[in-house]
Amino acid sequence: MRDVAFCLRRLLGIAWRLDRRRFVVGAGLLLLGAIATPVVAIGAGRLVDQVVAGDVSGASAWALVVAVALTGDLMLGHFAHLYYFELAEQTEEHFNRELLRLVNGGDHLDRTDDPAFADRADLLRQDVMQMRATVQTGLQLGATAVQVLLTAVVLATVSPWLLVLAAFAVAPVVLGRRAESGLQQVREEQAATTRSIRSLRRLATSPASQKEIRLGGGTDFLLARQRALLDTYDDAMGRADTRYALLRAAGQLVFGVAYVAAVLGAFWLAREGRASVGQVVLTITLATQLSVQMSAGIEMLGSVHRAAAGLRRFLALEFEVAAERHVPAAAVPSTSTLGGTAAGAPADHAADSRTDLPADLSDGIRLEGVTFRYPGTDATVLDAVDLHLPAGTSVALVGENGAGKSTLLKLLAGLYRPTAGRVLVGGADLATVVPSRWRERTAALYQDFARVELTLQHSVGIGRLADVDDEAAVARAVGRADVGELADALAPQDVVGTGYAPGRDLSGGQWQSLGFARTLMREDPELLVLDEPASALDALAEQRLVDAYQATAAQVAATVGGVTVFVTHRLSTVRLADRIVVLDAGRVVEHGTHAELVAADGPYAGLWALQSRAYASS
Ligand SMILES: Nc1ncnc2c1ncn2[C@@H]1O[C@H](COP(=O)(O)OP(=O)(O)OP(=O)(O)O)[C@@H](O)[C@H]1O
Repeated sequence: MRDVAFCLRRLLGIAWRLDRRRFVVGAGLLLLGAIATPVVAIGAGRLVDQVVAGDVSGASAWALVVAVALTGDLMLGHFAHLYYFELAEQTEEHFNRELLRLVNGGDHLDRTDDPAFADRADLLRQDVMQMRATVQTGLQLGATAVQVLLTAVVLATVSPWLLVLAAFAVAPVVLGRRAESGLQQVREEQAATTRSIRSLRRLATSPASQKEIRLGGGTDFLLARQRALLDTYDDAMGRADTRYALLRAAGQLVFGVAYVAAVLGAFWLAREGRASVGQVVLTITLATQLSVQMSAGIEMLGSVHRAAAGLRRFLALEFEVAAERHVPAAAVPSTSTLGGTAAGAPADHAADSRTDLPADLSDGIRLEGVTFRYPGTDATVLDAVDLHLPAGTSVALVGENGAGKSTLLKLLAGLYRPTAGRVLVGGADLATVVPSRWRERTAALYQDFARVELTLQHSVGIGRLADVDDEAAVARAVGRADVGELADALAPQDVVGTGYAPGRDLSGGQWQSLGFARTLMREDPELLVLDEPASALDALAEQRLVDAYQATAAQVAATVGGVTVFVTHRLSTVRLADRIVVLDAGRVVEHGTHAELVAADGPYAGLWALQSRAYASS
C-alpha cells in the first residue's frame, strides 16, 4: 500500500499543480457520482418495501429517487470524464517533457551508448502512457473508495455481520496486487527481448536499411528472427498471464463465497422477521455493487502499482543525472519529476561543485594516461594515451579502422569520461569543469553526423542556440562551409529532409555539408573536432571542404589559440596538419610533422607510400 500512496500523492500532486480547476471539478463530479450509487440501492430497497406495503405514493417517491440517482450516476461520470481526460493529457505532456530532459540530461554519453539504458528509456516511454492513465484512475479510485465506504455503512444498517463481507473483499485486492507486481516483473525481464524485436522491425522497415536488405534477400531472415523472439516473449508472458490470472481468480473466489453467505444471511434475517423484503433487496444490490466496486478497484490498484514502478524509474534517473552534476541528493526532489515541477526545470547548476574553465588556455589540451572502455564492455579502446595538443595547432589523427580515433575525439569534447587518466584543458582536469562550459567552446562534426530535418535556418542554426534564428549568422556559416549549389537552391525557411514536414530531400554528401555549416556556427571555438568530415563528399565538395577547413583552422588558431583535431584517411589532407598522431589499437605509436614521420620510416611512412603509389598508378 505504501507504493499506492506514494504514487497517488506524487501523481495527483502533479495534476493538481498543472490545472487546479479541472482537478477540482473532475474530482467533485466523480465524488457526487460515487454517492449516487448506494443511493440507488437504498431507493430500490425502500421502493420494494412500499410496494409490499401497498403504498403507491411512497413507492412513486422512491422510484423517482432511484431514477434521479441512476441518471445522476451516469451523467456525472460522463461530465467528470471531460475534465479528467484533459488533465490526463496535460500530465502526459508533462512527463514527455521530463523524459526528454532526463534522457538528454546526463553530462556524458555513457548511458546513451549502454544497451541497458536503451531498455530503461523504452520502459520510461511506456511509463509516460501509464502516468496518463493513472491520473484518471487515481481520481476514480478515490471515488470508488468513497463508494465502498458508503456501501459498507449501509450494509451495517441491515446487520453489522454483513461488514464481514467487506473484510472478505480484501482478499481479491491483495491477491490482485500480488498478480500485478508479478506480471510487471516479467515485463521488465522481457525488456531486452522487446528491444531486439523493435530493432529488427526498424531494420526491416527503415528506408535506409531496406534497400540493402531486400537486395540481399535478408527480409525472410529478419522475419524469422523476429518470429523467434516474439515466440520467446509470448511464451514468457503467456505463462505469466495464466499463473497470475489463477491468483486473481482465487481472490475473487474467496469474495464469491462470502457474497453467497451474505445473501443467504439476509434471507435468514427476513425469514426470522428481523429484516424486511426491501432490506434483502438492499443487501443483494449492495453486495453486487461491492463486488463490482472491488474488482474495479483491483484493476485501478494494478494501474497505480504500475505507475508507481514508473515513477520510481523516473526518480532513479533523476538522481543519476543530478549525481553526475554533483548536486547534493537532498536538493533533488525540489526540482524532480516526483516533486512535480510543472515546467520540468533542469537540475540547478548553482549546486554543481565543479568549476568554470581556467581563463588562460594557452597550455592547449593534454591527455595524461588516458584509458577508455565503453560502458558495459571489457575491451580497452584507448590504452594509457599521453598526448599534448598545443594551443593554436591543427592535429590529424591517423590509424586503421577501430584504432580509437573517433573515441579519442569524443573524449576531447568531454562527451565521455576517461576510465582512467585525465584530459586537461588549460591545465584544468575536464572532470572538474562544468561540462557545458567546455561544450560552449567546442565545435564538432562527427562521422555519424546528424540529419537535422528542420528548416535550413534551424538545421544549421541549432549549432549555436543563441543564434538559431539569426539569418545573418546562418548565412555566414553556410558561406564558410561552402556548401555548393545548396546555398543558392534553398532559402532559410525551406525545409530540408521529408520527415519533419514536406521538404527537399538531400543526398548524403549534402547532409554532411550542412553538418559542417552547423559546426561553423561556433565561430571561435577552443576546440574544433572534425571526424571524417568529407566521407560522403564528392571530389569537388571535398576540395571545397578542405579549403574551408584550412581557413577555419587558421582562424581558430589565430583568434583564440584554439586546437583543431581531425580524422581522415586521406593523407593528402593529413599532411596539411601541424602535427600528426598515429594510433594503433588504442595506443599512440608515433607523432610528429608529416616530414618527420616520413623521415622516421614508421607506420605513417608506410601508409603514405601506399597512398602515393595508388595515386601515381591511377
Ligand atoms: N558506442 C560504442 N560502444 C562500444 N564499443 C564501441 C562504441 N563505439 C566504438 N566502439 C569500439 O571502440 C573501438 C574504437 O572505435 P572508434 O570508432 O573509436 O575507431 P576509429 O579509429 O574511429 O575507427 P574508424 O576508422 O572505423 O572510424 C572499436 O573497436 C569499436 O568497436
